[in-house]
Parts: sequence; structure tokens; C-alpha cells
Amino acid sequence: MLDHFPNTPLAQRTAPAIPQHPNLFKRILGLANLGLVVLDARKRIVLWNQWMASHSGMAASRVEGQELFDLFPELLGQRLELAVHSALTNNIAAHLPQALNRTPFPLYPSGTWGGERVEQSIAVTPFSEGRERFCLIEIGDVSTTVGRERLLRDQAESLRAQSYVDGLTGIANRRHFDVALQRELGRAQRHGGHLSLLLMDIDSFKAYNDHFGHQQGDACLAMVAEAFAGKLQRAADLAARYGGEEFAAVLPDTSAEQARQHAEAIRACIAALNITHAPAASRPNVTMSIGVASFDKDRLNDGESLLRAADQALYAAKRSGRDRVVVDGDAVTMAE
Ligand SMILES: Nc1nc2c(ncn2[C@@H]2O[C@H](COP(=O)(O)OP(=O)(O)OP(=O)(O)O)[C@@H](O)[C@H]2O)c(=O)[nH]1
Repeated sequence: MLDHFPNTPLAQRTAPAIPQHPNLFKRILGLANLGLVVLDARKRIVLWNQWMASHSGMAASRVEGQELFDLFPELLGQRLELAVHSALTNNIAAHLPQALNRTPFPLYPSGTWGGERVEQSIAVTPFSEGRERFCLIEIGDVSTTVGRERLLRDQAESLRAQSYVDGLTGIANRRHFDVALQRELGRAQRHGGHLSLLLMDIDSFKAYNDHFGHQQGDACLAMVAEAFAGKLQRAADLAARYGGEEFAAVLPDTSAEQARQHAEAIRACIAALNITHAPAASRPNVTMSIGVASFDKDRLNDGESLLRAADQALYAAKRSGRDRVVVDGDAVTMAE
């Protein structure tokens, strides 16, 4: 730190040059970029600096001599009143962090009395002068900091939301699916309820890509995702992109037979989109094969076994001709 008085003994440095500059303190108080209020022992305002005047619309001449809580009755019962009381009666200083007490004083951005109050950080400090007790209230405008914090919080929230959404299709991504499956498995294990899982794969999608190009392939994936997600009506159901051209659905409180019906409705809905497929594909239109597996407390009681069973059912649906639903445990006749 710079030493402005290198040759002055320490004891003398504390006594400022008041006689030469009688208005120095007044001027500093007028320039201070924070609110300064001094109360006497009866809570009457004895100092109200220029910052307070310009942010409250009340000149010092109007408020000095008045009891603070008569002037601002809305402060009664607030933490500020308690802090002032403790300062004047028990000599206790206090800091009121903005997070707890955001805008106690009716203060507005300079010259705009009305609208949003400035966010305030307040310190209350007792002091004595002669035999008299006073308290200093310092009020900082922390609106910019609070605004920045809010923005960062919003951005963090939006990033968090994005990290659970598949960028191409707008439905849940694999991470979201994994979290939802674990959560619902835990619930099924605790309460012994139903839980079903669908794994879906677009048929001959390589042929689609090869024929129409990757970009149109992406557009096809997005259309299929929208249609399939639209078939899941209940709020607890989760439609997700499992990876590549594979989709998945977590269906809580859904038995294997109910899941088969849902899967059949999804299969029919995709076929009914009538998206023209590549000539090399097994069908003229884009279709989807679906494997279904359901929670079973003895056999399929964790994510790995449930996914494996759904994947095997999906494989069986492919091998038995595609554009169909196979439920784990179905007897399937293979086409090849
Ligand atoms: N356009 C696009 N294609 C993708 C994406 N992810 C995976 N694919 C393609 O999907 C195709 C999957 O092909 P395969 O796994 O051979 O299976 P398939 O042609 O669908 O055949 P079956 O599953 O047996 O019906 C590959 O050509 C991948 O490149 C993607 O995000 N966008």
C-alpha cells in the first residue's frame, strides 16, 4: 500500500488537516458512493448523506431530526430494527447480508424514484461520542452483484437442463434416461410396483442414410422421436434417445401387457408417418422394431438385466422380420 505520509510519526497521521479544510468531511460524505445514516440514541436521524438523498428522493433537511422508524414504518419488525436496537442498547454491530434482507429501505437507482428498489447490503455499527451513543448505518447498492448472481444461476439452470436433453431430437438424452431408469427401478424395488422398458430401433436405417444422406437421416430421426414421444401421455413416462438410431422409453406403473400395447401403438404410429424409405430397405416406409422388458423382482431387478432383456427382445423383433414388437419371454419364430 502507498504510504502518503512517509515522514510523519504514526500518532500524528490520524489527525487530519481539518483546520485548513473545514468542509473536507462534508465533501467526502457528499461524494461517498454508499448510503450513510447516523442515528442518535433515540433513533433520530442526525446524518443523511447525499447518496441517501439521491436514492430516496428525500433531502437531508427533510429527514434530519426525525425518528427513523417513524419515517419508514415498514422497517418496524424487520431485522434492521433489531440491529439498530442492539447497536444502541447493547453496543453490538451487525451486518445484514443482502440474501436475507434484500431491499429494506425504499431506495431506487439515483433519480428514478419508483420501480425496482436497489438491492441493499447493510452494516450497523454503534459508536460513542462523548457520553452520547450513536449508530452508523451503511447501505451498499449490491444490485449489480445480485443481478450477475441471478444471471449465473439462470445460466447454470439452463445448462443443467440442456445436459439432459438430446440436441438433435429435443427429447431426453441417454444421461437423463439412465437417471430416470435408476430412479424408477429404486421405486419399483421399494414398493413392488410395475415398471416397463421399451428399446426401439429404426429398421434398416443404414440404407436410409446411404440413400438420402446423413442430413436427411437426422431429420428422419427427429420426426420419429417427436412422433414416438407424443404417444407417451403420462407425465411419469420418459421418452429418450438411447443412442444413434435407437430410442428408449421408461414406463413406470406399467405391466408387460400394458407396455406391449403402448409399444404396438408406437410401432403403428411410426409406420403411419409414411416416411419413404430407401429402395434397399426391407419396407417401403420407415418402420421401427421394439423390444419390451418389465421389472421382475427375482429376475430383472436391476438396470443391466432389464436393458439386456429389452435388447434381446429387440434383437428378436429384428430377426423375426422387423416392424414388430417383441416382449421379453415371447416365443418368437425367426425369419432367417
Ligand atoms: N443420420 C444419422 N444416422 C445415424 C445417427 N446415429 C446412427 N446413425 C446411423 O444409423 C445406422 C444404423 O445402422 P445399423 O446399426 O447397421 O442398423 P440398420 O441399418 O438400422 O439395420 P437394422 O437395425 O438391422 O434394421 C448407421 O448407418 C448409423 O450411421 C445419427 O445421429 N444421424
